[in-house]
Parts: sequence; structure tokens; C-alpha cells
Amino acid sequence: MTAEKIHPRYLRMPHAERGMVVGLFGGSFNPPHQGHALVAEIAIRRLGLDQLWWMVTPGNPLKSRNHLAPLAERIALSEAIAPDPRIKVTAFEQALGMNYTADTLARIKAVNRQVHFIWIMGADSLNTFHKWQKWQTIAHTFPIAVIDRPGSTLSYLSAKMAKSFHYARVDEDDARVLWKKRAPAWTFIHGPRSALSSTQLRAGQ
Ligand SMILES: Nc1ncnc2c1ncn2[C@@H]1O[C@H](COP(=O)(O)OP(=O)(O)OP(=O)(O)O)[C@@H](O)[C@H]1O
Ligand SMILES: O=C(O)c1ccc[n+]([C@@H]2O[C@H](COP(=O)([O-])O)[C@@H](O)[C@H]2O)c1
Repeated sequence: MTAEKIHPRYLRMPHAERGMVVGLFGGSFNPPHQGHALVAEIAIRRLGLDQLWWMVTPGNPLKSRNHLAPLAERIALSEAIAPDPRIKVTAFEQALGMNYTADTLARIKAVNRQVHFIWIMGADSLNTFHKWQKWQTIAHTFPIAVIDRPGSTLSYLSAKMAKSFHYARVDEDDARVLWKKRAPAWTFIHGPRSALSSTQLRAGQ
């Protein structure tokens, strides 16, 4: 399926008002599942978000695209599963020709100087974060909230990112004011967990 089948509203960066706190939740969503919806719900509540941009990536640079469903399909399934009107499903990275998060965040920052952003990811992503392009730049761009995930609970201690930015860790009791912190700043949020994964769903389990 090609970009022409994607409604143009998904190819524009969502609009946020000045002063808003906006979570950026990037993912392959191949397919999206209730674990993603739970992360979004926890992030909205614990971080006090006005919006959460559910950013469906054209393709994770570290993953093979062999079994990647078309972007239009991942967008439609994300819309169907996103539980809250504050969630804005988007795929504007496709239109910008970007799939490196560092580039995306630089662009978001450049055009939204008055908005407060927080990058959101699951605990498994924290484990591999140091393999992302310009990962230290990402950590210096926006605060980061890591949501616990079964199997990766200890990443907040063992991940390379966690060690490198140990000094910048914020207690989860202060998650609601994370947006006020100057990056680097990150927190690890515990709460209800889901063991679901897209891999499992693709395997039909
Ligand atoms: N069950 C879950 N609990 C917490 N975070 C999750 C969960 N599932 C996915 N995430 C997070 O959501 C984001 C998008 O994940 P992704 O779309 O790759 O899903 P996935 O289930 O990990 O997929 P796959 O199994 O194909 O790797 C990532 O930051 C990931 O860490
Ligand atoms: O920029 C990178 O090098 C990079 C490497 C791996 C993952 N990411 C981003 O991380 C988000 C989660 O990806 P995924 O495949 O784990 O759902 C998604 O927005 C990807 O574009 C980004």
C-alpha cells in the first residue's frame, strides 16, 4: 500500500497549543495491541499530558521490514485501539522522509518552541536505546519517560542509557513535573503491566 492511501491528516504534524505538555510515543505498531494502549493511558495520567502523539513509524531503522504491515494498515489499527481523545495517531515522519528519532525530535522542537514534549518508550526500548542513532542527542533534546514492561523491569539499572544518564534520573513520584525539567531528565514509571507484544500477535499466539 502506498502513501496515497493514507489520509493527508496523518501526514501532517499534529497541532499543539502553546504551553501544552505533549507525549511522543513512537512505535512500529505492527500490529498495535492493548499493551500500547496501556502505555499511552499510563503516560497520559502519570505525566499529566494534554496530548499524546501516537507516532506510527515508516520503519524502525534497527528492524527488518520483511514482516512490516503497510503504514496505512498500522495507522487504521492504531486508531481503532487508541482509547482516549487526547491521543493523536500520526505518521508525519513518512511525509518528512524521516525514520531516525533524533531527526524527528529536532524537527518537532524547531516548529513547536512553546510546547513541552516528553519522549515515551517501553522498558525494553531503554535496553537498546544506546544503539539508536545520536541517542545522547535524543536524551539532551526532551525529557524521557520509560514505562515498565514485563521482562525489562531492571533496565532502569542495567541499560547503558540508564548508567550514562544516572545523574539525570527523576523519581517517578515527580513524573507529573518531568516536563518542567531541562533535558537530560528521565524517569521510570511502574504500574499495571501488559505482557502483550506484536511479535506474539504476528505469530498468532
Ligand atoms: N506490553 C508493553 N508494555 C510496555 N511497553 C510496550 C509494550 N509493548 C510495546 N511497548 C513499547 O511500545 C513502543 C512500540 O513498541 P512496538 O510497536 O515495537 O511493539 P512490540 O510489541 O515491542 O513489537 P515487536 O514485538 O514487534 O518488537 C516501544 O517503546 C515499546 O517498548
Ligand atoms: O532513531 C533510531 O535509531 C531508532 C532506532 C530504533 C527505534 N527507533 C524508534 O523507536 C520507536 C519504537 O520503535 P519500535 O519498532 O520498537 O516500536 C519508533 O518511533 C522508532 O522509530 C529509533
